[in-house]
Amino acid sequence: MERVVLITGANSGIGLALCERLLTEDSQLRLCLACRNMQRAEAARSALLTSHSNAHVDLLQLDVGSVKSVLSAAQEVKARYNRIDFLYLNAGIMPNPQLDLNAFFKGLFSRNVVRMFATAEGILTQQDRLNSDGLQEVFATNLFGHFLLIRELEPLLSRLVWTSSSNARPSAFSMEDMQHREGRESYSSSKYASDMLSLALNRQKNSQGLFSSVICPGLVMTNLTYGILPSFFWTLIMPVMWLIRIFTNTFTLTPHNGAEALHWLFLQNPESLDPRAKYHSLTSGLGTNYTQPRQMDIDEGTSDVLYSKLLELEKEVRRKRSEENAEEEICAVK
Ligand SMILES: NC(=O)C1=CN([C@@H]2O[C@H](COP(=O)(O)OP(=O)(O)OC[C@H]3O[C@@H](n4cnc5c(N)ncnc54)[C@H](OP(=O)(O)O)[C@@H]3O)[C@@H](O)[C@H]2O)C=CC1
Ligand SMILES: CC(C)CCC[C@@H](C)[C@H]1CC[C@H]2C3=CC[C@H]4[C@H](C)C(=O)CC[C@]4(C)[C@H]3CC[C@]12C
Repeated sequence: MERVVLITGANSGIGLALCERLLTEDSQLRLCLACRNMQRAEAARSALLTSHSNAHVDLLQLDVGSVKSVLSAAQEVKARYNRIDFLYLNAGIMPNPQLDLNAFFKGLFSRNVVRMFATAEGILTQQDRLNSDGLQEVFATNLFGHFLLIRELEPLLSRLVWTSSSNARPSAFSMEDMQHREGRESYSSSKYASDMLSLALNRQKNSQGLFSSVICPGLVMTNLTYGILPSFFWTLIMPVMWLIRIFTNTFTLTPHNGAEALHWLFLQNPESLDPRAKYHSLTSGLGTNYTQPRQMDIDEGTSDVLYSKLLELEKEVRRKRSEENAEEEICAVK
């Protein structure tokens, strides 16, 4: 039977590499690339068809950071497919990243150096902003848009896989400020929230046959990471990055390597997976890829609270959306 796999943020980086890997694994697959920019989506589709000429690759317009776009994309998915075997929640942003060089050089000579390179803890901040729905952009894109998509497609779904990060930290997240309006670590906060949401979804939905997992791709050179430093700087330090890679298995570096855990999960029986584990893509010094589960620092009660708060916010945005629809209809009649 043809399996249907929908991937958000599939037009570049880890998402695109995952598409390549899944088509190599199963040429009968129906892939749906959910992307906000259709030109980039078309380019990705052409690249996939160059290496897999008989592949079934569909495109779906989806801006996961916009409530209106998520709701209309979900309608389109329901019209097109009877079921989605895997939904990869991969799209993500890290806007206006700032590297604290002072903290970085201090970290270089501390006991935490390996941890710093694996998680960027204490050296990376972002500047977030409000989007047109009145939500914080990073929260809306990395977490809430995906949550709304899951809620819309729930009857069609059986497996969810989140591209989280080892940058996810409990101390960056606050339940009183789940959108991270106050702080400067919106990326870390949104990724920790996705870890919690995955656990909560497992607690609420496993009995109905829906399973959720989270992965960390390691440090991968993609548009997201290239945005952190000026491009000449990356060119300069690239040899150093490849050297560090020999000693640090989290430096997966290529999107193909980074997609290892996403691909591995595709091959696993969901009942055999640990809902409290984050599955890490790792690459050995000799270049061998493997997946390793690591326990997440997460409390079940807190993740249930987050789930309830997201349901409340969902109600609110749906109410706002229907008011806007009504206004648009009135304007159209006039
Ligand atoms: N690179 C790394 O080292 C790490 C990455 N990650 C995570 O991996 C995931 C993939 O990122 P990566 O491949 O690195 O980076 P890329 O920037 O290459 O990929 C991000 C993808 O998400 C898409 N996207 C962003 N915003 C939206 C939106 N509003 N609606 C729909 N699609 C959107 C982008 O589309 P567009 O081309 O239109 O911008 C792009 O296809 C992210 O969730 C990231 O947080 C986690 C840990 C480490
Ligand atoms: C000044 C240079 C000599 C070296 C600068 C290196 C930094 C730019 C990078 C060091 C650690 C990197 C990161 C670690 C974790 C990633 C995380 C898992 C993620 O989700 C996104 C990217 C990372 C934050 C990444 C970003 C670059 C570093 C900070």
